[in-house]
Amino acid sequence: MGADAQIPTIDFSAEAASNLLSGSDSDINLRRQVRAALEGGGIFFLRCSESSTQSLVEEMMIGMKSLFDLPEDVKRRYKSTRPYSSYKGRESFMPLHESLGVDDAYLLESAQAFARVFWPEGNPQVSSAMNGINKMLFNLIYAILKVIFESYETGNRHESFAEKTVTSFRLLKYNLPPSGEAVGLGPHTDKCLLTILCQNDVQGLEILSRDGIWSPLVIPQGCFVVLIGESLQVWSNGRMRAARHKVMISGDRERYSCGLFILPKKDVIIEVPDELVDDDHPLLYKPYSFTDYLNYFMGNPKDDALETFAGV
Ligand SMILES: O=C(O)CCC(=O)C(=O)O
Ligand SMILES: [Fe+2]
Repeated sequence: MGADAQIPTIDFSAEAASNLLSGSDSDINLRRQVRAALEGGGIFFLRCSESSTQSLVEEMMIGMKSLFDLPEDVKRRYKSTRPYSSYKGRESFMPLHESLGVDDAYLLESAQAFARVFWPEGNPQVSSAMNGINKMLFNLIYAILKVIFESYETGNRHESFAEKTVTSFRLLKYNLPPSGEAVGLGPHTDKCLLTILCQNDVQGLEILSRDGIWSPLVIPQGCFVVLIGESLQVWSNGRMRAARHKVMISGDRERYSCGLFILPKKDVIIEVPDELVDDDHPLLYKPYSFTDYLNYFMGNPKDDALETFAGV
């Protein structure tokens, strides 16, 4: 295990996000910072110090505890047609990990329908915590997506691209290992375009540097973690790189985390725009359907799946 990773921190706010989404252009300095971070390690901390933002995270952590405290058979009722989203818990290959995912929970009806699976009469506390945090994360992450497109001067593509996406909100709990340190979630790169994560104050996320060293992250209070996924790695013709990460668990307190993933809609074609191919950046990836790649990956869950499937 290496030293703590040095991750750039970028200041942002819910207000800045909503200004960007209602049409203002991003500041050149913000564009540079986001792009440098994502072309560097593929990750940054997004610092949002507004108290309203932090309250939404705290409410969600309380909601997650009440959900994951439910009996196993109740949690197993939750099934989703989206890959990796049905309830998973205490699988033999990942015994500490529990997770599930829900689509478009920034819509109140989706959050309420989700809560009714576990509490048939509804659970307004959980559904409103989930809806509140989803609206906030949705604004932050789509604003960052806009900044990315603007930083490559492909800003006008942002709107048409954003329409081709859905959001999946994942809720995760890591139970305690019997002793010492153990893997909570194995090494992987996210397949999506972009991920934003938050957690309770139990650390555990680790990142693999380009020179092959795993380092634990110390996520500062009031910060979200933003990670680039493989779909934007491809779109950027390899300029941005999806960072491999994992979760290690130790100590005596359980870790809860949740995150919003921007995913291409079913059958959307991921391809490198012409303006991102030049003599210095020859085309690295063939166009492909996101659904086909996910199906391929589920049958071949290897580290080099993206290169094998889509590499030129
Ligand atoms: O729990 C975390 O902080 C990381 C979760 C994660 O990497 C994932 O769900 O893809
Ligand atoms: Fe991940």
